[in-house]
Amino acid sequence: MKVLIHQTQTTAADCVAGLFADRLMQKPDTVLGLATGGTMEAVYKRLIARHQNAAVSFSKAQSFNLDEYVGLAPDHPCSYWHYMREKLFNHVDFDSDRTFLPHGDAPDAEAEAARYEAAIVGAGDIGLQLLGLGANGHIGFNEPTSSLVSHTRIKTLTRSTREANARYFDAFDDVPRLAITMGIGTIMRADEIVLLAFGAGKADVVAKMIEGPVSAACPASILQMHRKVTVVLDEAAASGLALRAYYEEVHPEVLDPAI
Ligand SMILES: N[C@@H]1[C@@H](O)[C@H](O)[C@@H](COP(=O)(O)O)O[C@@H]1O
Repeated sequence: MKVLIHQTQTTAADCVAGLFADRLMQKPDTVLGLATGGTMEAVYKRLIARHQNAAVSFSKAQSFNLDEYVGLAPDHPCSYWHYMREKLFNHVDFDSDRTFLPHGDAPDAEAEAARYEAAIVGAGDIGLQLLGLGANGHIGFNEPTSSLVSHTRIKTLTRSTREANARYFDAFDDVPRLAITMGIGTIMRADEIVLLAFGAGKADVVAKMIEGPVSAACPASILQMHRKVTVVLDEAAASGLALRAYYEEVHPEVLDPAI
């Protein structure tokens, strides 16, 4: 696991956008695994800027998002479909037939989860997977105690996750109780994974993920078992790491100043 500690959220998000741009340059038809959440907004802003500078194109790529709330149709303003259109898809050159999320309003959510898993397998699995980190250690919506080899399925959201995401809804009771999420096994099949976490609120869980035991109690800790993971942090998110002297400190002056 490569751990990069940036002085600021800006340079951390730039770094992640740069990893995506590099991958798309090398392999324009990469299958991207995409994530939602507040942290990712900074990455998508920078990818849009790079696209506007003709520094990255998504025209040959395809994407699969990690998750979607059960019960929310793609046009619901709190759906992850809506988030992705607003934050990324409407602003770059993805082929709209090649950007996928689970359908939260499918009549049979279990069948939809199985269909989504099969679609990911059919695409040859994820080439580069972007991940955020839940304050309870979840990746996607794989809440603590999730099977570490799970496939795409329905998960019940914990109260703490629903509280954390309530800011996007009118009221806490509007936050769905269930989600369709790629499984941990699905995520672990990705060729390469980049996880981004910001802020002191994530410091404890970042330390558990990187330095704690591999355990379903902190689903993100399974990333210790993946052969190619880069964890990108700002100073605050890195502040709980006991071994932080061993991790790479990244200074803005070494970043590409061109973009
Ligand atoms: N399902 C998403 C996760 O994929 C994301 O990692 C998490 C963190 O969100 P934030 O970046 O807002 O802290 O939010 C949601 O729960």
